Amino acid sequence: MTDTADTAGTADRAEPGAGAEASAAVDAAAAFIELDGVEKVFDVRKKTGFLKRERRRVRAVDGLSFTVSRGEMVGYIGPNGAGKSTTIKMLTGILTPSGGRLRVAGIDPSRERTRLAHRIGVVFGQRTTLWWDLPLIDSYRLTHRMYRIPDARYRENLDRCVELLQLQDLLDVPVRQLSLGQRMRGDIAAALLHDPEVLYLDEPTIGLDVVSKAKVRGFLRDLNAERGTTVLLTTHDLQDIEQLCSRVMVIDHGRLMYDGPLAGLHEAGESERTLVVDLERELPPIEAPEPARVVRVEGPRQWLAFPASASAAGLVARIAAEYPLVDLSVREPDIESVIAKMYADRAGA
Ligand SMILES: Nc1ncnc2c1ncn2[C@@H]1O[C@H](COP(=O)(O)OP(=O)(O)OP(=O)(O)O)[C@@H](O)[C@H]1O
Repeated sequence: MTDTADTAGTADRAEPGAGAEASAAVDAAAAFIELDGVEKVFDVRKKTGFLKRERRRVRAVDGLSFTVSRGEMVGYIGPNGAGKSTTIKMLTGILTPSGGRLRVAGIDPSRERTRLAHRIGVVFGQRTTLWWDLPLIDSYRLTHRMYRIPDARYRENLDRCVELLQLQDLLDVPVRQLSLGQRMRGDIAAALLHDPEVLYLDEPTIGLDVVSKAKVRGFLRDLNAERGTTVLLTTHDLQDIEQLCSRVMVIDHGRLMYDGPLAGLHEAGESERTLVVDLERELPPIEAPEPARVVRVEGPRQWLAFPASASAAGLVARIAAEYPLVDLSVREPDIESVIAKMYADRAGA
């Protein structure tokens, strides 16, 4: 595909039930990330016998088109193996697309990877970009040199990140001694020292406790509001999306299946939350008000499913009034089940 302006800013916006063909024009001037029919095919050789090898083609990304405007915070979700990481790797220039057109800030990432590196920040939750054996501050000093960040800007960004991500007491600690949550905050700071215009986050809250998750989410919200940083967020935690993103894209088998608000995804899949209640003793299934229903009973613990769009308050009040309650918790639907329901709905339509 040729690099012409007329293809810029056209996105395939998949609506629930409408298929990925549905498209809507997006303001080309504001488009910061642009994908048009992007493909990535891997050739995989598998040993099938003593001298035999089988060649297989894996279409990890299959004709993906979307745009992200400057300053947007977008969730990028999908089941395992859907093609999310492959997309992010193409957006950073680590992988070259097999076909289609891709631009970030007007730059072709795989051709001008170094130039682009100065404008993007990347955080992979499962891997660190920090130097494992060095104190945290040394990683930042190295980043300062590698990116040739002007001294005043480096100092200002470092001070800001240290304060907002509460890194004061961690700067002299070797990275390998940091907890997962501390290390994640350290990684986010490292990705922001050079003032990137776009931040790709791959599972930034994976394995973090509730307090650390809240800190990371709060920081990202402020970053986006104050600096207008564009954020593309890959996560398996729907609450990350709920709290940070006004828009979510669902990808599966390398294709865009949905692009819109999270509420629309819940509606599309009629997803459910689960109320887990611990009763004083073993009892028959709770007679819950419609549409809530008991889906599992194990001794004194019972699980009730109810629509994700509904409030849990009324249900909890009703059960608390009629049953001897010891404890309760609400579990959010996981992304896999929301997507599975979306498919089931479409198949039945
Ligand atoms: N380097 C590679 N060589 C061969 N196949 C690959 C390679 N990288 C990814 N794949 C395949 O491409 C598909 C998409 O993988 P990708 O890692 O992009 O998925 P993902 O959505 O990020 O999954 P997860 O949520 O599990 O991280 C998978 O079938 C995967 O096995």
